[in-house]
Amino acid sequence: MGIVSAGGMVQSDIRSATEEHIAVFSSMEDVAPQIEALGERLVACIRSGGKVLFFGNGGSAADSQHLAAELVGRFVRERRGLPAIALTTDTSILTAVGNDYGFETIFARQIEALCGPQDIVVSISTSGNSPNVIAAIERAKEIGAFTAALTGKDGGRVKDMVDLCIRVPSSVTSRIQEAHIFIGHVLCDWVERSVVGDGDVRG
Ligand SMILES: O=C(CO)[C@@H](O)[C@H](O)[C@H](O)[C@H](O)COP(=O)(O)O
Ligand SMILES: [Zn+2]
Repeated sequence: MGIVSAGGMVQSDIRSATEEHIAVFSSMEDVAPQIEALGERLVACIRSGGKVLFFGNGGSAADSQHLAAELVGRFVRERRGLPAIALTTDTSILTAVGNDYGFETIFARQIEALCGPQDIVVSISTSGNSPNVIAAIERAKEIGAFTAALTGKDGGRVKDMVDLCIRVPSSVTSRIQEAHIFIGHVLCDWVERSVVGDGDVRG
């Protein structure tokens, strides 16, 4: 029996969470071709004047904001700001659109307003089944934007909707999210490296 912490978790629980995490990360090479494909797409999009739109719910909303900030601000290299936006941050838009048209529309409406055919949308959903995420992908497809998804579990409905799906091979939401932010960081590194090369690393 391990030491009981304030939250009631025992050391064996921490060990099994760690083992789960390592197992997921050990299988990450299986999705390397898709990560590479999305990296190349993002670079081509930004080079040709497009932008990246991220969205998702809960932890994936946090990931969206985190990744947009890496591109607009800095990942590790000094360079110009890169065009990215998270559709999860403007509480006036989220509450007005959610209140007036329904929660399912909170991302789709912003896609309609902000996304063009030259852009890439990156949807983040562990289940791949969140209705507001699905509605936004549908809208982005109508507009003609390139659609990508970070998912987990069985990939959900979004798996067969998007142009490029990166499915983390786990059924545990938290483990999937840990892999999503890792993939996001790899992509930011990829894009930044392509924009400025290897020099002038600050972070
Ligand atoms: O972070 C977590 C759980 O780790 C939660 O906030 C989680 O993101 C929320 O339950 C989301 O609504 C789940 O949505 P999705 O990943 O299935 O699209
Ligand atoms: Zn979480």
